[in-house]
Amino acid sequence: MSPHSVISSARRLVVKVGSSSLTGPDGGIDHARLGALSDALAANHLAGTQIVLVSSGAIAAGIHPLGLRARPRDLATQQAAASVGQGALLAAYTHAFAGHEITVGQVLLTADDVTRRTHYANARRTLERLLDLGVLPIVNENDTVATSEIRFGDNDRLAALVAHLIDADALVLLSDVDALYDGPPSRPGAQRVPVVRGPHELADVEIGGSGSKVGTGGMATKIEAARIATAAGVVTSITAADQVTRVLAGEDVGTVFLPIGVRGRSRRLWLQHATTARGRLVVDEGAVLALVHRKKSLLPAGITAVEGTFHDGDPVDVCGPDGTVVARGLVNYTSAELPALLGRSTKELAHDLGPEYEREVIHRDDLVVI
Ligand SMILES: Nc1ncnc2c1ncn2[C@@H]1O[C@H](COP(=O)(O)OP(=O)(O)O)[C@@H](O)[C@H]1O
Ligand SMILES: N[C@@H](CCC(=O)OP(=O)(O)O)C(=O)O
Repeated sequence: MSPHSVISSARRLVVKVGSSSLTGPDGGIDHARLGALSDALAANHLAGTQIVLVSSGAIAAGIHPLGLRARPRDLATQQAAASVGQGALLAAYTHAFAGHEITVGQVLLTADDVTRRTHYANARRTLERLLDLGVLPIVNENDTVATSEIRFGDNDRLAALVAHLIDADALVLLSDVDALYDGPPSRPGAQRVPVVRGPHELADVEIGGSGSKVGTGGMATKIEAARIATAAGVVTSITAADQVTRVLAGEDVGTVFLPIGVRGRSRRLWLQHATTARGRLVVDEGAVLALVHRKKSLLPAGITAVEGTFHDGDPVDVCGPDGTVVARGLVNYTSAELPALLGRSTKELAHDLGPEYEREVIHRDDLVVI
């Protein structure tokens, strides 16, 4: 089966569209382009493909209504713009899809939340249920509440993780450029890269930032998203929003990234790619072996130092004695509690301090080896 036909025969698809494809250069929703995208997705949805749309554009869509001149740079104004713009964006999609008698549902995710065990299962269940009900879910980051620390800020990566979360067959990243080029597309002679079979094929590709005033990550975040998705076994395509009908029909447009890993569901992918470590736990060689080779939980006995300020449930990095990061996980103690526990066995701690101190510092299920 050709990589393009994997997309046309997909049973379940995640399609991500960037701000530059939905809004004008100075902000404000471009209803003609949003309508054209919705028409194309509606046709596939009605033909039986389950589609989750990850749509950027909330901040850009808030620029006009707030009377701003350009995309705001400070977090508070970005959040205000997203608050206004997300409503406008969903209203526009609701209207556009209603023309095809398709109901849409809004799903606003905070990446940090989704990495927690209960929230992860909940987000997955919600999306599954929406798809079962024939709804077309429209996902964005919950920009209005995400603080700079927990902010994802990058819907390309969010889309890759959503594709993994719902076990999608393919991920399609739509932008204002029709493919990955071997250099900035504005450069004369830049050539389209039709297929990428693995990261080695990107060695000579020059990857630049955003070409628009409203886009955020440029090609770099799309390549990173393709890397995450293909490592999780999901075929990924990058093309322009006005090529959506052709890419969904399996035509040779854009750039297709072939899967290099196996499919499977794991919250660990989110832990690795959607969290920012709030602190570091330095561990001894024995603990490194236990975590990396014996797939054990992290216990207080192997920890030699605690760095940073964090609460229980926060993501932290685990470093070996030489400072190399070996794992990331969600910690079960605060940074204030931990120093008193280091080097002590869990039995001894439970005996001296109470049974709640028998818990691991990081449970195996909340740990990803890097
Ligand atoms: N090698 C490359 N191939 C294609 N596009 C590139 C490359 N390097 C940088 N770009 C830029 O990346 C932009 C797409 O990213 P971005 O503006 O963030 O879009 P979006 O808002 O759709 O996420 C393109 O418009 C292009 O100018
Ligand atoms: N969540 C933000 C978009 C973040 C983002 O990745 O933007 P883009 O590069 O346009 O896909 C918003 O809705 O404005």
